[in-house]
Amino acid sequence: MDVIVRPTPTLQGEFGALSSKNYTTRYLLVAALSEGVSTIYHPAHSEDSDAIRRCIADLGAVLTEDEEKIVVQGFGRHPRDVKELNVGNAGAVLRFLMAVAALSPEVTFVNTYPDSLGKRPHDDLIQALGQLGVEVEHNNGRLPITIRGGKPQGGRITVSGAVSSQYLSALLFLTPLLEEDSEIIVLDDLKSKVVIGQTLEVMEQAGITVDAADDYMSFQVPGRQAYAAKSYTVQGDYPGSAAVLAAAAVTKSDVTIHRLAEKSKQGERAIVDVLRMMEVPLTHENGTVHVQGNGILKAVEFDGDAATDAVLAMVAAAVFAEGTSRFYNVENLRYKECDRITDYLAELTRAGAKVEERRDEIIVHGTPEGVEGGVTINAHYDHRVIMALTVVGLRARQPLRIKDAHHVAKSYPQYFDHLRSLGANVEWVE
Ligand SMILES: O=C(O)C1=C[C@@H](OP(=O)(O)O)[C@@H](O)[C@H](O)C1
Ligand SMILES: C=C(OP(=O)(O)O)C(=O)O
Repeated sequence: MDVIVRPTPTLQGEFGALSSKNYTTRYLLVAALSEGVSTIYHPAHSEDSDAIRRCIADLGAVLTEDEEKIVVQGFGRHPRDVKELNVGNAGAVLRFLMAVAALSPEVTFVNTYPDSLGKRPHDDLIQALGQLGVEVEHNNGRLPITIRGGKPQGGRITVSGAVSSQYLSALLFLTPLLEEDSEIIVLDDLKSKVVIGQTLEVMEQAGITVDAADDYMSFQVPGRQAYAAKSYTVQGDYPGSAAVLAAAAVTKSDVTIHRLAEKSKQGERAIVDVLRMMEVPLTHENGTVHVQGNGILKAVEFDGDAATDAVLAMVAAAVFAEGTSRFYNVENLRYKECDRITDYLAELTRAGAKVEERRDEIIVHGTPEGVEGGVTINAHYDHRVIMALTVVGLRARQPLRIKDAHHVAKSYPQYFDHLRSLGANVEWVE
């Protein structure tokens, strides 16, 4: 399915933010790793959350759901012996479950998105799992991947954080269940460092002890721990909401999104600060963001690694700013659902934006007068490209057609419904 985005000068309305993708993944995971019954209120409903639900059920968790919650009977440190798992296009789910699979005799992760997740690297995690005594068969660091585990050992584990924080999160989730204590040392850099704060927060809520260095470059994890069964409530999602807030910022708007906690550990809450730096009129109080856009934005410079999954939305806003914006320290955007620098900038250019790429930077020469539009956009299987190009389309002179926009459902299936409820001129077409 494609979407046609037509010029939309004004947006108005309010709704509650979708539920956080990252917290939904983590709560479902720690619930599965517990031996008791946990309850997760307001989980996200999306392709990625379906993927983890399906896989933990395959591994032996029992899930029951109603409108507001999921109840999970976990499998603890004894996942069921399953031959194959299909994580769809969900990177975090794959990496976390590769670690869980170390507790199983043999699991193969299949490759159902050869042009998206199938291209993403997992070498650093594969290397670290090898140090635990786990045998991993792989296709040059990519899917399909077979993990032969059984009895992984703890001890000293090194892992590179230069490509993704998800490898480290995966090891953090696994190591408390091992017989021995572990010491995890992060080599090179640690990208998306703030996301590790979400991992540690959820582990602590599940009763797990981890001694983390302040810079998150080393961890002491006592072994023989058990995840407690608990009740969890999923907070609102900043990365998805960032696109709606960017849409409000580039139009004349009166848009309110509830359920966005000021004190969240989601780095993407920086969308609020970045829009403020761009001089967009907004307030953020009591978990509610209220944007009263006037269509005027100023350029910014921003370290994108602090808000990885909101950078594309920030860039879309910067397309209409006065002056040149620079988003730096963003190289790991290249290892996502697509290459979010080269592929994204190619689509922005096609839409008429003036952008430049560096190895680890995105430069945007703002065009407050708008962009031409009138072209068909390739979504590159990437929900965040789809959301961001929609923002650009609202202020293009001619409509944008976004091909295969249904991939938005990876994280935010109701994105176009939410935008339409604000008055956006967006339409699904075959
Ligand atoms: O741990 C997680 O849930 C995630 C970590 C981040 O990935 P990287 O660490 O690869 O940047 C983020 O982009 C992704 O959407 C979710
Ligand atoms: C990169 C993302 O997800 P994942 O790595 O979990 O596929 C994302 O949600 O933007």
